[in-house]
Amino acid sequence: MNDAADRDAADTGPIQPPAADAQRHKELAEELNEHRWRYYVLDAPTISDADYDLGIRELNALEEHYPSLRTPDSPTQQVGAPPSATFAPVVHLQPMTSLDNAFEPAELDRWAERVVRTVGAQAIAESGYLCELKIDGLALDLVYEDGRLVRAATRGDGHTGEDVTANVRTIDSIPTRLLPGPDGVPALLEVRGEAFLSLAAFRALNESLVAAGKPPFANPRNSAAGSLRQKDPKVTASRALDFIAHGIGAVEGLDLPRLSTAYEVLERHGLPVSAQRRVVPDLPGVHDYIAWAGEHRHDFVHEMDGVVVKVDERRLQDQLGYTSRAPRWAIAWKYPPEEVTTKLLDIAVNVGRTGRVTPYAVMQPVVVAGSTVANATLHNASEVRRKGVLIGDTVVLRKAGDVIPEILGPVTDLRDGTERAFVMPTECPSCGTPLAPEKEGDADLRCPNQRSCPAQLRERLFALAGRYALDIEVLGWQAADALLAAGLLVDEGDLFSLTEEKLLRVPLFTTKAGALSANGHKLLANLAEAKHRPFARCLVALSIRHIGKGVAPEVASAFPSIDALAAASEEELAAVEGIGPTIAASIVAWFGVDWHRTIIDKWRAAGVEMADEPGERSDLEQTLEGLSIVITGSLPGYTRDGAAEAVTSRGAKAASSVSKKTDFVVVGDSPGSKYDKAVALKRPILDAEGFAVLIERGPEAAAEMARIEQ
Ligand SMILES: NC(=O)c1ccc[n+]([C@@H]2O[C@H](COP(=O)([O-])OP(=O)(O)OC[C@H]3O[C@@H](n4cnc5c(N)ncnc54)[C@H](O)[C@@H]3O)[C@@H](O)[C@H]2O)c1
Ligand SMILES: [Zn+2]
Repeated sequence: MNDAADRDAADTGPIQPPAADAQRHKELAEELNEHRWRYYVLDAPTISDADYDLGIRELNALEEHYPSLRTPDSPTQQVGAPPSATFAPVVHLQPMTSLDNAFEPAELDRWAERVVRTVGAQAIAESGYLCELKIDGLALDLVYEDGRLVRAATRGDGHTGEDVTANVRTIDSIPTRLLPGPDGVPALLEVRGEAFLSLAAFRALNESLVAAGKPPFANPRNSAAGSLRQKDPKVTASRALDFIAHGIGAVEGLDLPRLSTAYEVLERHGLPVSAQRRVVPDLPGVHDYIAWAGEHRHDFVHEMDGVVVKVDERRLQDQLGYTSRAPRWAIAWKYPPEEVTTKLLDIAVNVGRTGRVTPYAVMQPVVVAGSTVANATLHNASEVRRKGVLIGDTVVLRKAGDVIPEILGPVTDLRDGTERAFVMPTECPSCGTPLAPEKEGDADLRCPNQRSCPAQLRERLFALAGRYALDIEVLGWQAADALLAAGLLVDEGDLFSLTEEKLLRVPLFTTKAGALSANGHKLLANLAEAKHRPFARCLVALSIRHIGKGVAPEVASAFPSIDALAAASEEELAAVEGIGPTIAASIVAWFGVDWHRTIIDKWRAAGVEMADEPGERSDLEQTLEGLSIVITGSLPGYTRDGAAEAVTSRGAKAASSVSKKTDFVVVGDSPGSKYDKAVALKRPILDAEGFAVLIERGPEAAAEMARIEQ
């Protein structure tokens, strides 16, 4: 159908949609109605809100094009669903509506333009916009007569809700009697708000449901709805439901000119309101609030899926009025979805560097919070059981911003009986060795073949080649796999005895003509260089538990060679500042393993230095010799390691904790608890500028810039 035909038709009466569009509309409407019923009545949706919203958008687009499709029973025109027969019906004193949504800044701006057009710029400037968090729970209507809670109802279809008074009486934060204000209590007060479960309470509830053999809820919203809409109020009472008021309906005996001040009145009467509400003067203020709330999206006790923007003055609200399903004086800004559903194709296991075997989900790739996700860790076998997921399930996947993706639980209503439970393997998938917990009672299983298990060795090789260890550029995952597949390494001890002849047995390192490839040459060159790295880096390369790039320089400065370190007793090690008993024990245990010592022997034979020669450590003048310096926070122009290296290369020790012996505490941006300790112990503190002086002109000049905080 072309546009010209469209316009012609518009002149002659309502456009009749082509059969294909009408059919699509009908099917989509039926499908969405089914989802509404699952969501609002059963509290058990089978698609994500994001997918539902997409469907509604498509339906809306069709109806905009062909208004004759927009009948009152279309899902786009409905609020919620009729009350379920489990509860007595309650007709609301005033209708409870839904909210229109904005997913793009332009949609929000269009809404505001319309508001201004209707009531005038001056009126809006005087009113301002009330911004609130959009709490992801379910709407509740509370009616107080002469200060007593006489009825509580769900939204239902907006006109008739479900009587849940007995259940609501079990929610601690909802007063059954209002606190009297200076004028006593109002004759009538209808309060709207959101009942919700915190994310923590949601997880705890799901765990207990799974433990009791019952299906878990898909998300906190459904768990709140499911907990409230119970036949037996005792069940509701056992759930940690909370409530925040976000609106008012019928009122007698109170003058409430603004919604923002109405909240203050509610608060004085003992009703919980949100501390995050804010009145902003104009639209830029609204955008600022949205940005702020987006940044703090995960810092609130409840889930929130957006921001609700309301015209604050109630007089203007009345002037703007309502559509069939939502107020014109409010709009909901929705953030991109962080929860989606996808198929759990398999649960595989991964063997880590220390042999820990972790199950992880293999999923149908899906976009969530801006990135495509196909895998998510499941931690261990008991975690898989706790989540109640089966292979083949449709699962709810959550990825909150930068946070690691997590499976929340299964959509049990979509099971068809072909799903199967995950069985933790009893043998290492990489080397076939029987798995065992390290200690009795550990939830994790490990592969005990630490030395030669290809999975573990591959992880160690990768770590060893890292930037903070031996820095062997060519040795990535692919190269490590190729070397292991060729059987060239029993363990990392064999790394430095790789020769051209040996590498010619690895397809990855040979050319078609059978010569050593450029990469092969580079690997040999990298290895030759790596033999002369500072001892601290060798230490990181050995994969000794607890010895990472942070503590290795301290260990190396106290014991500057592998022989000195091997000879040190646990007591001697523990006595060194910054090492402590755990690290000391870990070092001694490492040297106690035969094949670890063999690594050292093999490396030594191949010419790996594993020692810092005194004086040879640095060409720089040792201006900071003997000082102990703690660096906390980030310093402009330096990486964390770079700052430490700037002091160690000049002879100082970069200590990890502040003590009375600390000479300087260098404090950069966002310092940690070390700063507090420096203050408590009255140690000299240097800022970034002072640090520059310390490096360039030495400790005496820096001392003049240091401050000691009282
Ligand atoms: N997954 C599914 O199958 C399915 C089916 C139907 C609906 N849904 C989802 O339900 C939502 C639509 O439901 P809706 O009609 O309840 O609309 P809505 O959730 O988008 O907005 C209206 C509701 O927001 C709540 N709210 C929270 N904080 C508020 C505040 N500060 N001020 C005012 N109101 C606040 C109110 O309870 C109000 O009823 C959509 O997100 C949709 O995806 C999902
Ligand atoms: Zn193994």
